[in-house]
Amino acid sequence: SKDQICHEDYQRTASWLLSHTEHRPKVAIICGSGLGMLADALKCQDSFPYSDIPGFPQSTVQGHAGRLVFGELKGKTCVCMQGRFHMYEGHSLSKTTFPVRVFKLLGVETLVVTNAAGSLADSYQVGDIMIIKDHINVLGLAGLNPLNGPNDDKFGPRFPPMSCVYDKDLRKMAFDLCKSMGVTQFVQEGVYCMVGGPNFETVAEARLLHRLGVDAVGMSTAPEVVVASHCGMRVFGLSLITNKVVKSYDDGEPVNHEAVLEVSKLRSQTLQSLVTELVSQMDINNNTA
Ligand SMILES: Nc1nc2ncn(CCNC(CO)CO)c2c(=O)[nH]1
Repeated sequence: SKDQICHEDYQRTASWLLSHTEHRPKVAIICGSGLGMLADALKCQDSFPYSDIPGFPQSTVQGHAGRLVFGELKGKTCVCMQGRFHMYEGHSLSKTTFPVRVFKLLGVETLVVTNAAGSLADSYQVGDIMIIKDHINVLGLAGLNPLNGPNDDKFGPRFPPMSCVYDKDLRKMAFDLCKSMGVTQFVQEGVYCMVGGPNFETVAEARLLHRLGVDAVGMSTAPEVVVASHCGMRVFGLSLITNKVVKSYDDGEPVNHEAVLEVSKLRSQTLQSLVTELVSQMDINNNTA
């Protein structure tokens, strides 16, 4: 069917990119809402609006620029998505995760995924950075999975394991970095849950997720991580806590997207330093942390 993406589609986009930049990235970074400034740290940039890239979907969300930026972070070649795709924009899940497989064809071995999220854990504060330890993919549990359909054996197995996705060594490295940066007072490690959106959760839904042990909730990330893990990439993820999820019926004012973007500015420097240092410490070649 028209939205069934075939291997040639990924190859066509990868070939276009390989012929438009000399950069050969080993690390891909996906910037979440308002976190596009991570791309500004890249040196010797080659950047392309998504609209120029054949086969790329278009970004439609405020705070998601819609540019693919190649460059160097402390000597490590990276490709950075300034703006990601969400299912709630109307993209199929295979479209939202299309860039991940293209990155694989470019030679990327590690995916760093970031997002803005609401916190359910009571101890979390707005402005915290949560290192993602694991995720609950509510959509996947209900059968909405980017891997649905015929398996592309060139990328990975029909039934991929998903029990050790968020690389332990990278999480430890990130935590040690936070210690050396003196920012552990607002660094957490927890479970991220992806819901479909675009509405924010009801109080009953928030309470359900809290009961399920979810620490932070968002509308992205899980599909990209499933596809990255399927094709053998190492994955590191972090959530910027932009608001506390409303869990009671007599709570303050409801959450809004503008407030989400506001908080991103608060932590942009710390996030940029953390991701930059983490990438520079990764031993890219033989895939060891
Ligand atoms: N309660 C709640 N708070 C949140 N803050 C950020 N996000 C991530 C979703 N971000 C959307 C809207 O800002 C844009 O992709 C959420 C969420 O999904 N739920």
